[in-house]
Amino acid sequence: MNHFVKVSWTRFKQAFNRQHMNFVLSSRQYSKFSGNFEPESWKSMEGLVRCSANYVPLSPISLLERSAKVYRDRTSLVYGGVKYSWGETHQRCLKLSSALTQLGISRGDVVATLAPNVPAMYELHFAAPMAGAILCTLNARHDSAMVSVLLSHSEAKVIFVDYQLLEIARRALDLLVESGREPPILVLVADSDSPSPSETYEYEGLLAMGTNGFEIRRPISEWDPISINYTSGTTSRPKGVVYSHRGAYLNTLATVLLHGMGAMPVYLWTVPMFHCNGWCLIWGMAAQGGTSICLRKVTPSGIFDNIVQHGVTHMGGAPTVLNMIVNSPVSDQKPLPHRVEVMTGGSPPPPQVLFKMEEMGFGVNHLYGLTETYGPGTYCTWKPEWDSLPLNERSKIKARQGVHHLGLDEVDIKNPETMESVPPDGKTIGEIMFRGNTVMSGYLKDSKATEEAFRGGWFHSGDLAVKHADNYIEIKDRLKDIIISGGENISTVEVETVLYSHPAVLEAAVVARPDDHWGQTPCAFVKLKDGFDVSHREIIEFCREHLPHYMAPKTVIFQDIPKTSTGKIQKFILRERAKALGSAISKI
Ligand SMILES: Nc1ncnc2c1ncn2[C@@H]1O[C@H](COP(=O)(O)OP(=O)(O)OP(=O)(O)O)[C@@H](O)[C@H]1O
Repeated sequence: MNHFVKVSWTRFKQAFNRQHMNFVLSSRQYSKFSGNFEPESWKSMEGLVRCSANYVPLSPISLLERSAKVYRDRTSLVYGGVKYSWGETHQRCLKLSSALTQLGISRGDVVATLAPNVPAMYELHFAAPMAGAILCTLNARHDSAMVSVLLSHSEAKVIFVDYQLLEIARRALDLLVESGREPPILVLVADSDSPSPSETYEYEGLLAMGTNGFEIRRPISEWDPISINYTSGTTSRPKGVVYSHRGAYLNTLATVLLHGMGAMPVYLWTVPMFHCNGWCLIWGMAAQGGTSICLRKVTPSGIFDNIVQHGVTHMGGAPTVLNMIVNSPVSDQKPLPHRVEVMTGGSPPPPQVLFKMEEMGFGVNHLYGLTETYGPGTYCTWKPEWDSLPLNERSKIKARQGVHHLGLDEVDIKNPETMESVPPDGKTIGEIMFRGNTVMSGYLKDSKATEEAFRGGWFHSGDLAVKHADNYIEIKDRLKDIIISGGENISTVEVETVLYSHPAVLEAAVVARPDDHWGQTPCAFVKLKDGFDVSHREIIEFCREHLPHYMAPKTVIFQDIPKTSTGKIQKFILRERAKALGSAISKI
């Protein structure tokens, strides 16, 4: 049984204030210290000099420049009939950068996008920073109202819009004008099947305006911002997370390593590029001279076809993408030509889904992170001694969130009130906290939220987990999702894992339902697989066989489960639905 850290919000707040004071104090001490640190240490070692020969601000831009030389004639990107080499990609990005400056983009300006995984998205990840700009990739599933809010918040000067999202963008710009704000310049990203462009600016036309030999505006400091990524908005309003050139460079290298990518991988883009800059792998493909296979839409048949056609070696995706693959009709599936490495993360992967993917011949690896950690932060590093375990045991181990990657200094599970580490007993629950060079610079225009996130000198994730004896962490819940029933804490992830092991269950999500007697009880939302018919009672009985009674759902609702475009279940919607049921029927 779990021993949760008791988090009372009043005590939590008091602890926060104390830690905040410590934070302010320690940051003052630090700046005093760091102000003196460099000259003193340098003075004592004669002959050292920091100059362009030995110090260059870290930036993903250098990865493209290297690929253009090392892999010049190798394929960088394929999208339907479109194919570029690394030499061409480099030239196109340079021209696009030049064109951006002709549009009036200056250093520090924000360039936004609203597009799926098409070549323009790839190129803008280099072209915008090369023009000294900050890239802001908006979620392609946002509606006009949200797009206009985020454009206004980020103060974007230009927005690149895919032709299929043009109406949403136009309406968003109208909303900006109606609220008295200056709208950004709209650049249309057309496609082979789009109607003739009616906008003033169109992507290929703009790119053609660029001049060869454009001089890149390199970051002055590696701390300069490279991108703004808005969070998924799973628990609250999206927050604008700022990445630096340095953090992006380091996370790119760490992510390439944890994907086990050698030179020239072939990567299928099933992770949205707008999410944490494609988990930093857009830059990662340049690091390794890889080939990006771009897909406008992710479908099981599209995945299998592209794997076979292009010899895909790696891909990634939220557990929902994996679930879609394992439950796809046999007619959509194709035998894999070789083991395809899949990196999954974004929400807890049910062990059963990992199990089935491996049975199909995929090599699945598991990462965990947040927008605030540039996407991947931890990784379930696999150990050879686990190879001989039965597949279901292996899947359970693989479902753990693992250990921090080498871009970070530390990940720990701490009691947020005392900031003490929880014991590595696999039972005591605390909050996951990070520190290191691949933690965000801060939330744009929200210093209060930034300070709160960094209180005590650690980044607070809002996720609850345990630490095992081998230091591997395992998520139990989000702070906002945990259910407290009769004083006992219930991990919704544990209940969902049991639900996913039922043969009829396609998707499951558990939230709290108000209960007169227990305070809260688990309410399960379940989507059944086609052709299955089971009753509420059967699902509840199944859970009772595999869990302590108090953890088994008291309510089961069969219906579709709402998700964000990054594949996360929108529990706040389900919580509202559970609340709307009232507590009367909960005593089954
Ligand atoms: N491998 C994983 N296992 C379990 N949960 C995961 C995993 N990877 C990511 N997550 C969940 O996703 C969260 C990070 O999501 P993201 O940064 O995309 O935005 P969000 O937190 O969903 O949005 P918002 O902060 O706006 O509510 C983590 O805090 C965690 O709860």
